[in-house]
Amino acid sequence: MAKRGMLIVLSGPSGVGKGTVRKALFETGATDFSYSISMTTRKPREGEVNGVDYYFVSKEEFEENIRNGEMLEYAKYVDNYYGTPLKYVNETLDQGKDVFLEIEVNGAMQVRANCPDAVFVFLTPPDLMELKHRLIGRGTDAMDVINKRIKKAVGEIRMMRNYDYAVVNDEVSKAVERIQMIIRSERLRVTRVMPDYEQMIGDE
Ligand SMILES: Nc1nc2c(ncn2[C@@H]2O[C@H](COP(=O)(O)OP(=O)(O)O)[C@@H](O)[C@H]2O)c(=O)[nH]1
Ligand SMILES: Nc1ncnc2c1ncn2[C@@H]1O[C@H](COP(=O)(O)OP(=O)(O)O)[C@@H](O)[C@H]1O
Repeated sequence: MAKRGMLIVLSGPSGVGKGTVRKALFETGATDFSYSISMTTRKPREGEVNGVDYYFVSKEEFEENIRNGEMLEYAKYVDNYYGTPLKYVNETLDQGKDVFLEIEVNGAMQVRANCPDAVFVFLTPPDLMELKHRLIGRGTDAMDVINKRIKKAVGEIRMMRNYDYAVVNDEVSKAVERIQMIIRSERLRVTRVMPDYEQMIGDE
């Protein structure tokens, strides 16, 4: 059986640049992570595509998925549900491929409880003013939504202590390099490579 893949979880406040950094990371071609597309009840923003950015569903559909045990984790964030479909993650990890989740902090803590050997990375802004500038600059949210997201950001940054790594997103290319460094070093963990050696040396 193939060795199970590695699960990487990236969180960080809204507007810090998670999507930007994740896309840049995937574009380097140096990683062969599979991105788990989340499900949400949020309405698509301009340019967002169903099945690419998110699976956009109704509240009823989302709640049915929860009831049927089909979510690895889920959370309510600024009036909408967001969650990770379990099947894709399990099947991909079982094939020995690594999976990348980009999710908020409450969901990440559910993953931490269920998948203890996942790697948890928190993307931080250089400061809160810069975070607000990025949310305004992105131009996708109304000012009241931006203010709700900033308010939430403070509590989210406090949750950083529950993560394995903190990466500052000052410059996108630097943040990408830092994440690549984390991934390279995580691949060398003894607990990850031990199954290979167990095959080599056999059971005692
Ligand atoms: N728990 C959880 N959070 C998610 C998931 N997908 C996205 N999120 C988070 O939900 C929050 C809001 O996402 P979104 O509305 O796309 O805003 P954005 O992050 O500002 O682009 C962000 O912190 C996302 O990382 C998911 O599957 N589960
Ligand atoms: N390192 C950075 N420096 C300046 N602007 C950035 C940086 N990273 C992201 N941005 C910009 O900040 C805004 C929010 O980024 P986005 O990736 O949508 O954040 P998130 O997915 O965390 O909500 C976007 O307009 C993006 O272009």
